[in-house]
Amino acid sequence: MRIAVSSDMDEPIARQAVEELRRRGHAVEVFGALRDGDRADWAWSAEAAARAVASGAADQAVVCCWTGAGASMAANKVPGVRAALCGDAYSARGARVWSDANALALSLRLLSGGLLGEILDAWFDAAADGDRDAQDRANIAHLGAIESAPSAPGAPDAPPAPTVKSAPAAGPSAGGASERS
Ligand SMILES: O=C(CO)[C@H](O)[C@H](O)COP(=O)(O)O
Repeated sequence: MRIAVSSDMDEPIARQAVEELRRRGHAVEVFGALRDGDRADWAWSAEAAARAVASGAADQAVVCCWTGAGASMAANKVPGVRAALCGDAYSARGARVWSDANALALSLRLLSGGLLGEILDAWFDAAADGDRDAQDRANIAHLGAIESAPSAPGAPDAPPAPTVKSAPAAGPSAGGASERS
């Protein structure tokens, strides 16, 4: 896969993310503090990586900043990009399966090498449409509707009677089967 990776800080863990992705066979293009001459700030660096996804130059992005919050916000401003800030493997898998995320936002502050590996395993091992149900698909489609009609909340694609889902069962099981009913 072609992965655009950005960071606003040239931190060892950000470099480790790049190396880990390459080790897994991905073609990585770096942005921000990871590339000479790029503007490093989180809004700019994450935007650059997200635009690579939106343009088709990259399949997915990994956007990093100290908290991961700013990078995820910037990436999500780019139409067509669905960035998810994930601090654990369970969230990473859910973001891919249930929300069809195409950008992984990471907190440089929270990441260790071990956690990074777990999150990347879950992200890339998750079947793209795993146990995604009709309501998930409606939600994902609605993200596109929000982008194209931001002033018309809920219309016209909202399902008529959304079902209230129960909360997922507690527990980690990042790479395992769905815990959601
Ligand atoms: O986590 C972040 C944004 O969500 C940034 O990495 C953090 O705020 C540091 O950025 P700056 O050096 O520009 O203040």
